[in-house]
Amino acid sequence: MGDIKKETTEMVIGKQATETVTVDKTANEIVLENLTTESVSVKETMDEILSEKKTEENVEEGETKDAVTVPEETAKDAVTVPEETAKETNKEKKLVVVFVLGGPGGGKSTQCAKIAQEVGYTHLSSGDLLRQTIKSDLENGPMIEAMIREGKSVPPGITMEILQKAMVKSGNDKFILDGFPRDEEIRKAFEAATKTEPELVLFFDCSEEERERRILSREQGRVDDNAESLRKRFRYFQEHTLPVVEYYRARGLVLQIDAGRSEKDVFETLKSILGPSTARLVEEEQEPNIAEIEREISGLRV
Ligand SMILES: Nc1ncnc2c1ncn2[C@@H]1O[C@H](COP(=O)(O)OP(=O)(O)OP(=O)(O)O)[C@@H](O)[C@H]1O
Ligand SMILES: O=c1ccn([C@@H]2O[C@H](COP(=O)(O)O)[C@@H](O)[C@H]2O)c(=O)[nH]1
Repeated sequence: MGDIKKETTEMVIGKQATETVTVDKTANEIVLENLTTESVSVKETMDEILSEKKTEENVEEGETKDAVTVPEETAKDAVTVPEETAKETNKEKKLVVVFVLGGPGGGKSTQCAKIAQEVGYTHLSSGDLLRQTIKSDLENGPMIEAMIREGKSVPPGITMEILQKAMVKSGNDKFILDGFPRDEEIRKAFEAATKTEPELVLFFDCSEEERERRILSREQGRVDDNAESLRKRFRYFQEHTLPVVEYYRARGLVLQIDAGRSEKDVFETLKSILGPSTARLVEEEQEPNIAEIEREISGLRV
């Protein structure tokens, strides 16, 4: 993507037009500003990780060191990659991410799991990955559990490593990242490590009362689904996650979803946003046209 395309439109998704959200879309190859990884130990780039995956795959497929040894005289030819193939390889590696943010209990995971399947993205929830890590990582598990119970953020270095490993393991290059990035520190760490800005940021807008009702009737045995943890999580969302939404809103990347509606209605809206037309635009490496998306979903407004 070369030139930055800019398009502004007023839109509200799935809600009567009492509020408007200004969508100001820019190309995703934006110079990243003020990035710092000083406090975070993460892999340098996603490419570095993807090439690690390639090595792992070769080993998994049973290739031995001998099997890949190339005689010295043919080695030069063997590693020559035709220009077109090189371009294809780079293209394959293009990472596409959609962030899904919103207050606890707004229905992000419910929707992300369904829509990801529909559009061929891999759905990863950093919260779910951390909960799985509690069981598998004897060293960090107790600390992660304590942070979750308190509604605090697990150190970004740990979360980034877990997330990046899951991304590589998926073998996909298109991701819906649910509940991520939950604060400015990890947003900067992610962008620095992957050199990627999200294609879109979906913001699930739902009242606190409705979210509390949903969480207190969610029966998944989570250590943080209780009144005391809830207060802390709601406050963390207000103080640390909303600034991330505002950061991306200022960059024209946020689409706001009325998540207070039924599961079915929210899903219909998501299909309109991430369905075939958006997938086509991503395939063609074009900017998603926010005006076009708005036209497609206009019939869905309540
Ligand atoms: N549109 C909806 N209407 C009513 N209940 C819903 C809706 N969407 C999800 N739920 C229910 O609300 C609860 C919370 O949903 P979900 O876990 O998807 O939220 P979340 O935003 O991922 O929460 P968290 O950020 O706490 O992980 C679940 O029990 C889910 O079944
Ligand atoms: O990137 C992340 C995501 C989550 N956490 C911690 O996990 C809980 C639960 O997260 P959900 O997104 O609601 O599943 C969250 O309150 C944090 O304590 C995190 O640290 N970093």
